[in-house]
Amino acid sequence: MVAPPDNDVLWARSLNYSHNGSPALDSVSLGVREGEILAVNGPRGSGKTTLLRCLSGQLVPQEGEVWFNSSPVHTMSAPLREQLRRDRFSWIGPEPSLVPELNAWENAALPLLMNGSSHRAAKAAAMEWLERLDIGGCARKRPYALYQAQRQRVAVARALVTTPAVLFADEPAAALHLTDGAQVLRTLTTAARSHRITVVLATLDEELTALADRTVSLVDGRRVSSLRPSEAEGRAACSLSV
Ligand SMILES: Nc1ncnc2c1ncn2[C@@H]1O[C@H](COP(=O)(O)OP(=O)(O)OP(=O)(O)O)[C@@H](O)[C@H]1O
Repeated sequence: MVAPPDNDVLWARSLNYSHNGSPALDSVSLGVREGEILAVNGPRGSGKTTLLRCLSGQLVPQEGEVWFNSSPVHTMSAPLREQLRRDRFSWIGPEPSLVPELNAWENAALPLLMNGSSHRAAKAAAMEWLERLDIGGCARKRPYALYQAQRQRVAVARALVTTPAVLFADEPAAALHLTDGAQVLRTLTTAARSHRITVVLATLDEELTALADRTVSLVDGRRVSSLRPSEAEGRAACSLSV
């Protein structure tokens, strides 16, 4: 095994992954620099989610290496990968998936409460993020009483509250109206930049890739230098359907 370059917080080499024999990643290599916002784009089914799940230690690639700083994630035991995900990484998916019995601030504070932070400190941190995301006024509301865009902001607050080293955002605006989605993404990227949080953002939307420092494109599980017009058209059609 060869250790990754020093300036990459996350580094992957020749990743191959198949879901039950169906190939999703084919020899994908990439590096993510500390504090960078990296967009991963590509048409539907191109392997974006699978790549983020391999990089974040949720999936172990069948071939290839994933390194976080100087730690090889691909050879870690399942409990160590779980600890890494809990302590250093955060994840935002297309749907907010909040705990229905908890209100907005309790949902946002959850990772801190589970890590043993005091109730007072966890609440203060959660409230600060909810305010920054313009939903401080909803802090006592439960998820059912919030709009989808507000729920997704709570999920963003929950992902930022631990100030992770790397935030993985898998199409976080997919379930939102275009304006809401762009606003949530802008707030997320601004917050990440101010706290030097590295972001790996999977998105179908070209406008959202403009918020990133750099873009990596996938087609059929392989890295390509850029998307051809037909692939970009496919992506635009997909954007309209969400
Ligand atoms: N759990 C699974 N079981 C079987 N095949 C899967 C599974 N997850 C993904 N795939 C397949 O792997 C390929 C890559 O899927 P992936 O979800 O990583 O792509 P994606 O670019 O994130 O797509 P989307 O934009 O639709 O989310 C696709 O062909 C998909 O059908």
